[in-house]
Order: sequence, then C-alpha cells, then structure tokens
Amino acid sequence: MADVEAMLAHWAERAGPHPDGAMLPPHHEQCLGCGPDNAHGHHLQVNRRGDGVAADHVFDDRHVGAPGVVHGGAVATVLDDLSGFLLYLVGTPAVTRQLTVDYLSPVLVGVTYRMEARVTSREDRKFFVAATLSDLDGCTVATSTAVFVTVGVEHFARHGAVSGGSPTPPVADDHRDSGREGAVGQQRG
Ligand SMILES: CCCCC/C=C\C/C=C\C/C=C\C/C=C\CCCC(=O)SCCNC(=O)CCNC(=O)[C@H](O)C(C)(C)COP(=O)(O)OP(=O)(O)OC[C@H]1O[C@@H](n2cnc3c(N)ncnc32)[C@H](O)[C@@H]1OP(=O)(O)O
Repeated sequence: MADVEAMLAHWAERAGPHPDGAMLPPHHEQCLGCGPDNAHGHHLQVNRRGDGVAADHVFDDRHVGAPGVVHGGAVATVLDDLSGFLLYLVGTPAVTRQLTVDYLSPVLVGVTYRMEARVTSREDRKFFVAATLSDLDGCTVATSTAVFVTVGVEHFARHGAVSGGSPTPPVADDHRDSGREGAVGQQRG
C-alpha cells in the first residue's frame, strides 16, 4: 500500500491556490493524460481559466484510429484528464464515475485543438463536468460530460503508488471500495 502521508503531502504541494491563468501541475508524473514522464502519454499542459480549465492539444501518430483520424479512446482520454484538472479548483481528490463523449466530427492527427472544461453543478459527493474540444476556427468537434465522485486519499493508497512505482496489485476481496468514501477536506495550504 502506498504511503498515505506521502500522498497527502503530494496533494498539499499541488493543491494551490492557483491564480487565474496559471499552469496547473500534472496529476502525477506518469499520468497518461498529463504526466511529463509517461512516454506514451499526451503530456497535456493545462491552465486555469476563470472557473474552468483549458489546454491546447495536438494528437500525433500514436493516437491514430482510422487513417489520419484520432482514435476515439484517445479523445476520451484527454477530455477525461482535462476534466480531472478541475480537482485543483474544487479542492478535493475525485475520480471519474461516468464519462460520456459525443464525437461530432473527425478529430485529425497533427491539428491543434483547444479544450475547455468546467464544473456545471455539484451535488453532495458528486460534481458534474462538461468539456469541449474545438478547432482553432471555433468549430466544436467533440464534447463530453462526466460525473466525478470525491474520494478520500485512502482510495489511492489502496490501489497504488502516487508515481513512479508499480501499482499495488488489488487484494482479491478488496478490488472495489467498501461502502462510501468520504471526501477528504480541502488540502489547500
Ligand atoms: C486537493 C487537490 C487534489 C489535487 C489532485 C492532485 C493529484 C491527483 C493524483 C492522483 C490522481 C487523481 C485523480 C486523477 C484525475 C484525473 C484523471 C482522469 C480521471 C480518472 O482517470 S479517474 C480513474 C477512473 N475512475 C475510477 O477508477 C473510479 C472507479 N469507481 C470507484 O472507485 C467507485 O465507483 C467509487 C469509489 C468512486 C464510488 O463507489 P461507491 O460504491 O461509493 O458509489 P457508486 O460508484 O455506486 O456511485 C457513486 C455516486 O455516483 C452516482 N452515479 C453513478 N453513475 C452516475 C451517472 N451516470 N449519473 C449521475 N450519477 C451517477 C451514484 O448514484 C452515486 O451517487 P450518490 O452518492 O448520490 O448515491
């Protein structure tokens, strides 16, 4: 099990507050969406924009599905990860419980897209997120909505290390969290 103290320190260090326009830290160094040390990742660089978050992104040949067209899973990955940056504004760890993607037009390899995400509402431990992926002419090519559920730091401690190390194998009878997890309090220092 990963060290809870180390994980809390990791979050406290990154929690902010982050001023409008600031570049937000990656979730962790190996994150598929934003981790700088993940050779297979998207390396998203995300800024706070008002109450939302935004990033520009260019998909490359690693992300292709049909020739020249980005794989839908890769599109879902970056929309999910961008939405996960709203954690820095909400101030609590959370995980995606549901993600729905609408693919409006083909997303093309080698083209710059602008992505934005914002929280649309909050209800107890859930927060609802909407995100868009648009070309630089302002034409929206994909949208997503997601439900994030706040979790305690134990959630991550139970399932793996923060970064670097191999994930902890799930315990046979503990692959799913038992009962409801309370959100941890705000980590803002
Ligand atoms: C302080 C600042 C923090 C800064 C963070 C910094 C670093 C972060 C470091 C690490 C990474 C952390 C996050 C990464 C962020 C982004 C990366 C992209 C996001 C991801 O990659 S994340 C991975 C994929 N994700 C999962 O791995 C989740 C798997 N899952 C579970 O672990 C359980 O699911 C759990 C424990 C969450 C809850 O489990 P459970 O048993 O307690 O509850 P259950 O799941 O049944 O439902 C819960 C509520 O969702 C409602 N609900 C369900 N479906 C709905 C729908 N369609 N519409 C409306 N509501 C819906 C239900 O109705 C109920 O609502 P209610 O509470 O009102 O009853």
